[in-house]
Amino acid sequence: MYLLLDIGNTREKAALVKQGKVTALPQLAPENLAKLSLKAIYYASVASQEKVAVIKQLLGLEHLPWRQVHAEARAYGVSSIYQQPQTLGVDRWLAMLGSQLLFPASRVMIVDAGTAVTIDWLGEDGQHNGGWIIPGLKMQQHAVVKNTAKVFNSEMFNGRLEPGEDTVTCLQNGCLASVLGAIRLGWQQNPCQKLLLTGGDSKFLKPYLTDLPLIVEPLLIFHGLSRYIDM
Ligand SMILES: Nc1ncnc2c1ncn2[C@@H]1O[C@H](COP(=O)(O)OP(=O)(O)O)[C@@H](O)[C@H]1O
Ligand SMILES: CC(C)(COP(=O)(O)O)[C@@H](O)C(=O)NCCC(=O)O
Ligand SMILES: [K+]
Repeated sequence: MYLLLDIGNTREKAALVKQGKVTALPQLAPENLAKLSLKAIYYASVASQEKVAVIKQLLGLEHLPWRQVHAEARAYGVSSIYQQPQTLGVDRWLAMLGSQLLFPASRVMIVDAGTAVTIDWLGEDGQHNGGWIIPGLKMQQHAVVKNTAKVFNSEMFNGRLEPGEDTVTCLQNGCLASVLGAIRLGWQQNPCQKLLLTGGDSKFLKPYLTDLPLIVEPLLIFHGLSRYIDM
């Protein structure tokens, strides 16, 4: 069995791979991991090296091989459009590999709604056709609160698309509209066979995208990461 880690800017996500099958591991606790017969850890990180070092130490798995995966120019049927492929976020790279694995020969628009929202287009030939990086739902709200005197927010996110009638609903609804607006503009400019949605904020976006050929795939990055097993 293998442990997969996706270390993002907000939090780290984990999955297990057993006989080629990828399953989510919601609780990333040392006491749970100790019971598993792990062969190696495959990980991808867009966070700082310090954060990675802390995680490595916390998990108590230092006796096992740790294999870090990086974005590449070309692998597993996907070709990066970046002139400097290693500067593409590895989470974006792996989401494209995951898409290529799950939906081969499909033109897809991939939305990863995390700390930042990323949108990437992948051609049916596996060519990355570029993308967008947008401040995420939480980051947008934080940015407004931080840079103004009178805008405040509540802990609970309850964004909807109707016009707000108080500060919190104006802020939350506006930020939701901004992310959904970008997704819809992206789709309008470059419609695809499928819209793949992943990332921690997927649940807030999903209800507003049901008219599109939407597939929510929480494990998309892990499917991409799983391709590197035994690399
Ligand atoms: N348990 C959680 N902890 C933190 N954020 C969460 C959690 N569950 C959902 N979220 C939401 O997910 C977003 C982060 O998405 P995620 O895909 O984990 O980001 P990243 O890959 O950048 O770390 C946050 O903005 C938050 O709204
Ligand atoms: C854009 C990102 C910050 C998204 O990361 P996340 O919000 O999922 O933590 C990450 O993919 C990244 O650091 N990318 C490097 C720059 C690039 O992709 O061009
Ligand atoms: K991510």
